[in-house]
Amino acid sequence: MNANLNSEELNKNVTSRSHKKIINNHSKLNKKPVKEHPRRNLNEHKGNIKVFCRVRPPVLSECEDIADIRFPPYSYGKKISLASIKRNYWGVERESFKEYKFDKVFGASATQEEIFNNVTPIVQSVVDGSNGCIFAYGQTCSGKTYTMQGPQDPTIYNEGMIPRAVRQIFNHVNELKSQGWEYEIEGQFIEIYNDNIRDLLSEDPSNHRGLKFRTIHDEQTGTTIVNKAKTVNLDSVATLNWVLQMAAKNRAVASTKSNANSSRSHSIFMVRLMGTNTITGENRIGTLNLVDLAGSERLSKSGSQGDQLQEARYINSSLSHLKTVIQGIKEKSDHINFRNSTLTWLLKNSLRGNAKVLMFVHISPLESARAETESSLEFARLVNSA
Ligand SMILES: Nc1ncnc2c1ncn2[C@@H]1O[C@H](COP(=O)(O)OP(=O)(O)OP(=O)(O)O)[C@@H](O)[C@H]1O
Repeated sequence: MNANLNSEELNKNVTSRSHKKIINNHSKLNKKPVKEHPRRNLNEHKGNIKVFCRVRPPVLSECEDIADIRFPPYSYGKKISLASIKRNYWGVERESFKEYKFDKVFGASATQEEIFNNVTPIVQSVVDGSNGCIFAYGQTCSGKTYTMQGPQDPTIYNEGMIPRAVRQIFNHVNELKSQGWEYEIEGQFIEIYNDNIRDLLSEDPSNHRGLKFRTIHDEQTGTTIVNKAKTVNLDSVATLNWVLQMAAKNRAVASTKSNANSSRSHSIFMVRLMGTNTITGENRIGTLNLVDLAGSERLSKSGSQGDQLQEARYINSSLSHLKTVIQGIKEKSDHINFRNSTLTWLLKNSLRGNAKVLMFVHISPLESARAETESSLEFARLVNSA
């Protein structure tokens, strides 16, 4: 990973034409004072990090063991309670509850549309010139990919947050045309596997050997680019569909005990928007990062060995760095070490300052997943309460 570069250095390092274009746009912008969007200042001192919890319904195969589908007994509004049976000193069993409070809790019946309706303000603010980051966190098989991308063969009803977010951006950008706004929208889709970046849009990922992907930050505009990773001009729904299919094909998966299609990498879809108002000359630059984190499996449960043990260690360490960084941001700490992991370094500009951050903690409905559920809720509680 390299340090921050100025625009001239950026140009030297940038290879693709669209990357050059974005950097040149930034250089032009740097000469003109960027007009702060009023919403930026308004939100500066409000809590910009929110945590939502989503409980997934049982899938068909899990319904065979109905006794296992016990959790969650109580989830409502902003609270979720984990019930457990405890034996007191005299051996008498009593039910006790552990309660967790988040900004919102979605039960198993929540639809994809309902979930998306709660993230539209972040998407909107990116079009208005802020950075935003939405994370899907949880143990393997808890529904992270379902939330972000939808099921394997999605319909218009159950498609995930990524296609919905990009379509909202398209619609909003279209509406703004009448006010003189012209936008360029581009995307990169990468994954972080064992702390290394891979390009999910590459036609031939086996060619990655020897390619050194680097994260390049432009501090003045708050933009981050992954050098050498393919950049797509997001100009139509057809391009978006191609991006999603390509990324799904390339994403590293390995089977674990918990989930035969478990993702062992963090995937990040970065959507960058550059808007110019042809009437007022105003500029807006914003990035939306949609992050599907790798499963937060405990090493003992996942039955990991060899390479998979190594993967699990990288996953746990990057998640732990993410938690530390978010805590630092919430506590307004003077020194936050974003460089400790590739994940936090890449997302630096979309986590701090007036960027809006939302974490969805995902919960399985299975009693047998209770320990993982508790550990996910504890992680989310720490992120929420920092
Ligand atoms: N809200 C939901 N409604 C219906 N089915 C769901 C929902 N959430 C998840 N599922 C289903 O549960 C299964 C596991 O979900 P998913 O693959 O999204 O988990 P994951 O957390 O991304 O797992 P991993 O980290 O191992 O990749 C899938 O079959 C998915 O279709």
